[in-house]
Amino acid sequence: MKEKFTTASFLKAKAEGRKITMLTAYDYSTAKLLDEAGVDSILVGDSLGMVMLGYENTIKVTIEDIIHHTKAVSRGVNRALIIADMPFLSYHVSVEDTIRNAGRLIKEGGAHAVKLEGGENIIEKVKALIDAQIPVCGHLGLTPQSVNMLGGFKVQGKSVEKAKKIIEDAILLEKAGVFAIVLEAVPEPLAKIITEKVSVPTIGIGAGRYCDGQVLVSQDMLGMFSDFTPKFVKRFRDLGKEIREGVKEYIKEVQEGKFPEEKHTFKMSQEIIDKLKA
Ligand SMILES: Nc1nc(=O)c2c([nH]1)NC[C@@H]1CN(c3ccc(C(=O)N[C@@H](CCC(=O)O)C(=O)O)cc3)CN21
Ligand SMILES: CC(C)C(=O)C(=O)O
Ligand SMILES: [Mg+2]
Repeated sequence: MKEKFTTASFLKAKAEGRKITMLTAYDYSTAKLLDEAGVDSILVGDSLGMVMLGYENTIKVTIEDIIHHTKAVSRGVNRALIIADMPFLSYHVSVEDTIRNAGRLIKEGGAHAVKLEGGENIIEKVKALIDAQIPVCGHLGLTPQSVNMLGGFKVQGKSVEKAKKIIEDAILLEKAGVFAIVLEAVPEPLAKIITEKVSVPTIGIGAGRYCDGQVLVSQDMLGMFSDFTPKFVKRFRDLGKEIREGVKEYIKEVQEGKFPEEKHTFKMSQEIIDKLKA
């Protein structure tokens, strides 16, 4: 068995110039496949609101939703570090609330760490979590839980002021002691500056080539989700097509009486059959 990937492994990977790989999973079977394939970290993202539950955005996702899916994921994982997203309003009300909610993701869900969206605005909560011995991953740039303030899922940090703010937030998170920072949908040069400036690894999604690691939503990169496809997604497989074709074949074979075959059936002795018929 390969050694477990820990929060210390994140920092070590950056120091040694090895790229960190992260993907999302929301269920046992998928998490097991990703872990077996060797991904370093699995994110139980609040993107499950879109991908698993069919919502338009992540706003309605609850702490119960994330706990439910994190429990399933943690049963399937052996090596990867499991990060659970704290959903909207689970860390905005108070420090007490934040620690209790994060604690549930760790104790009930089985996550190793939590991820929160924001910088200066939530820094007090980030510090309190780390004081409570809960590892924290930051998330800057496009923070989807702010969709109603941002007015949509748009690239962030394009002006000098906005870019500076993101750099400052990254430094605040680093000082607070996060073990990694997700950078979502920011210009590649900004992500490069941040990656060179902070000692903690940056994990990019739509943040270009110079981040210390990359993350994508698994269903996006495997072609299983198509309600929207951000520019930063690369389709490594088209499993959506595979699934549709497989299901069509099943329908056809059942309708035509080709499935099931004898090898898919269970036998019974002739003596019992005769008694049943009598
Ligand atoms: N399936 C899925 N994949 C994701 O990457 C993802 C989620 N869900 N849910 C939560 C957030 C939302 N995300 C999104 C959603 C849409 C775009 C998008 O359409 N972006 C436009 C750019 C728009 C602009 O800047 O003007 C694009 O063309 O990429 C980006 C990120 C990323 N996250
Ligand atoms: C896209 C990643 C970074 C995320 O936060 C999620 O999947 O919810
Ligand atoms: Mg998220």
